[in-house]
Amino acid sequence: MRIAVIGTGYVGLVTGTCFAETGNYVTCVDIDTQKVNKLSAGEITIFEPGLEKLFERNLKDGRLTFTTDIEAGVHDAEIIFLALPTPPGEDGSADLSYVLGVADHLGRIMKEYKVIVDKSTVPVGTAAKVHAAIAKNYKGEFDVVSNPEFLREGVAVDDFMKPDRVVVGTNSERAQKLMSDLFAPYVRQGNPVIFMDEKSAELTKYAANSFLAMKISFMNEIAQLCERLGADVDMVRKGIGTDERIGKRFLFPGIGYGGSCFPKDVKALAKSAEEAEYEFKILKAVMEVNETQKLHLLPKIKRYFQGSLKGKHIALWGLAFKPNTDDVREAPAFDMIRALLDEGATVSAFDPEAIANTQRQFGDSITYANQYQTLENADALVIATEWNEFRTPDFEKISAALKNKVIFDGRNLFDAVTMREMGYHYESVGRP
Ligand SMILES: NC(=O)c1ccc[n+]([C@@H]2O[C@H](COP(=O)([O-])OP(=O)(O)OC[C@H]3O[C@@H](n4cnc5c(N)ncnc54)[C@H](O)[C@@H]3O)[C@@H](O)[C@H]2O)c1
Ligand SMILES: O=c1ccn([C@@H]2O[C@H](COP(=O)(O)OP(=O)(O)O[C@H]3O[C@H](CO)[C@@H](O)[C@H](O)[C@H]3O)[C@@H](O)[C@H]2O)c(=O)[nH]1
Repeated sequence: MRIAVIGTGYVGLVTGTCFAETGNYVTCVDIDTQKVNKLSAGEITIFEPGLEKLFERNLKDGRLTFTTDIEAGVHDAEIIFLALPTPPGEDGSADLSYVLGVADHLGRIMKEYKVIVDKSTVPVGTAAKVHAAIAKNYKGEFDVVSNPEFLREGVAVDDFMKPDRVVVGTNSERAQKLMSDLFAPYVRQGNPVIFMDEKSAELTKYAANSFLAMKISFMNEIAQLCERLGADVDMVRKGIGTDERIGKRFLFPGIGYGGSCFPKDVKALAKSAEEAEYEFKILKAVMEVNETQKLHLLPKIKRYFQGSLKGKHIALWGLAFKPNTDDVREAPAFDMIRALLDEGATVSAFDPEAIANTQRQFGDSITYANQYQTLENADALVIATEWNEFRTPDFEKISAALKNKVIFDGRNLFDAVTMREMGYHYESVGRP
């Protein structure tokens, strides 16, 4: 099939590359000339495990091309995916200007039947708005389909190639047939394509992200309670996770959820509910708990340093909002950095992939070094992201570099008893 993907960010590049991998001819369109030039020259623009190999192969084989020219990009495409940003507007609702702007443009250039697919995360009713924006100028036949994306950064290729499910919202038989054919290779791997109406598909995406965010906030509250009652959240997590109705995944407490999706999508769903005159009480609590949790370690650090961090040097491991990505959007580590600087501390930071993106935001207000150099003469180490290389570090190097053997662990990487035996002052989340 011939496919166009408009918006070549995390979702667009993964989507385009993975569709090319199953034999389709894909043109990715973006307004960012620099990005398109790099991609056309074979230089990948995001860090995503496993993507580069597929990207290079499909680029070389001519199934994957990049352009800034939307008209050239879509003219022979049967299906056009919109993988455009939907950032939060000032009131928390999803900003649809990118999606509707492109839809308007498509209406001016379309000449034959096409399926336009909303892959961006968009509120209920957006498919109808996209339809209207196109129909303003294009009077021929076309369909707008909702196909929300559930991939996670860091495992995006696997999630895309072997999805738990594919959700497709459409009432058009013609569009359903095309989408069915497109996703056939994935269905053959045993994963269902669930067809439904557009509105339900749009809401499914927000419900999924909000439910997962709720699981995390719930566990973060259980962790708070554990600290007060002397219980161990790891035990409680295992104790409840083995119940299949609850499930083992997404029960890890820490310093809150971040990323480009959960924070904005929970906010947008709460706003949608408000607009529908329904007060979604749980979502408000999910957001409130997350805000508090992001700074959960701060009082512990201050208490250890007798109330003041003035002049203290804090080393920070982990800047990306989660491991295996260079994405720092809404990273809890950033809230931690801001709080530490506000308290008068200096910060030196390390992340395996996200230093360049952090520098763009914090510049010289913090310093950057490699994993162990960053600890030199630091008063304490704070861990904000659970990268694998932090899981079994060289503790001798850590203790040699740090001024004091003090670790505040926002991701519960180490065993508290072992740490105490090694002579560390070690504090984590929800554990004695
Ligand atoms: N990042 C994720 O893990 C993820 C997963 C599922 C769904 N989503 C959703 O997918 C959508 C895209 O997210 P993302 O993380 O890929 O965003 P992104 O910011 O990484 O990428 C968006 C791309 O669109 C381009 N763009 C902006 N305006 C354009 C225009 N007029 N024409 C062509 N290109 C244009 C930008 O230059 C950028 O390259 C959002 O709605 C997001 O909520 C994201
Ligand atoms: O038990 C857990 C699991 C995750 N997190 C945090 O939650 C955030 C999000 O993690 P994750 O969901 O793995 O990453 P994303 O790439 O943001 O993926 C989410 O957001 C995407 C964009 O909508 C969806 O497509 C995915 O299905 C959804 O998992 C990160 O800050 C994690 O540290 C926890 O604190 N505890």
